[in-house]
Amino acid sequence: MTADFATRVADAVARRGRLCVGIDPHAQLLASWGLTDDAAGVRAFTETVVAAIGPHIAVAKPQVAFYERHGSRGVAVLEDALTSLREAGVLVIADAKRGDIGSTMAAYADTWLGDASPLRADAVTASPYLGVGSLDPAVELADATGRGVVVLARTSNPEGGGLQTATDAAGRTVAQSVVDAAARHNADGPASIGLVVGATRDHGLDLTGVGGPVLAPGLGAQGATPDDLARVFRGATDLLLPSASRQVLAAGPDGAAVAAAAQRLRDEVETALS
Ligand SMILES: O=C(O)c1cc(=O)[nH]c(=O)n1[C@@H]1O[C@H](COP(=O)(O)O)[C@@H](O)[C@H]1O
Repeated sequence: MTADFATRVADAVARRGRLCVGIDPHAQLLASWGLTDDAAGVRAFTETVVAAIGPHIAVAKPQVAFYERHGSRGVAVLEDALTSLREAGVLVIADAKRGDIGSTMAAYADTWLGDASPLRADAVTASPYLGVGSLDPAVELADATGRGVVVLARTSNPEGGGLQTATDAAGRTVAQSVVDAAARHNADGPASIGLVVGATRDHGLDLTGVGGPVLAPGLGAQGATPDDLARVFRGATDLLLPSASRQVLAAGPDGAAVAAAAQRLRDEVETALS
């Protein structure tokens, strides 16, 4: 039987540490690497990053938007990167932030989590704001394939607060209700739901029973430091995946420098959480 997503993340993290490196080929980064802002530039950038992190890092998170903005040739770069990362033993969270009514969600799920899809990853990020239940088709496919759905709970951006910290009659925040739904699912079946909780602030969530990975973006460019993690996540750090994109990527264009930056940050995270 296939191991569930939480088990696969735990194995990868035990071997390579908790850091997740985001692969975000921003126009500004391409320029600073001396690359063109087109599919060829994105390909050179991506191939350098994949080769640099492939032997050292447990989890990578390509940001799908930066590939889609170059059309089919950009998506082809992403497809090739997914294959290379898989071959290198890196778990991949496709950062696509999908979310739609159930029947459409099933098609998104096939794309990112289906065994036969050229764009299959190990997990996809998803927005629960059409209702956590609208994500069921993706969760069911993840359950069946050992893959994951990483659901936005409390995001790192300043605009998320109004919606995510709104409370119900019992005083529970929207973000906590997403956490609780994930915890219920992971306790009952394969632990295939992860959460996104930004590392940039005190989130005020009870994450103790989640039973799945917690992706924590915001390290580096958005201001969070490795030392912030222990305080912000108060002990819920076993399956924490602190994530940084620009802080690592800015070390390029030299692949060895990207590899060194990723390993340095990975080790700083492990030291801070040990
Ligand atoms: O799902 C995400 O990864 C995500 C959630 C969130 O709350 N905040 C957030 O910044 N992200 C993503 O994490 C990456 C942040 O990159 P850096 O700020 O450069 O490390 C981007 O790809 C964002 O889309």
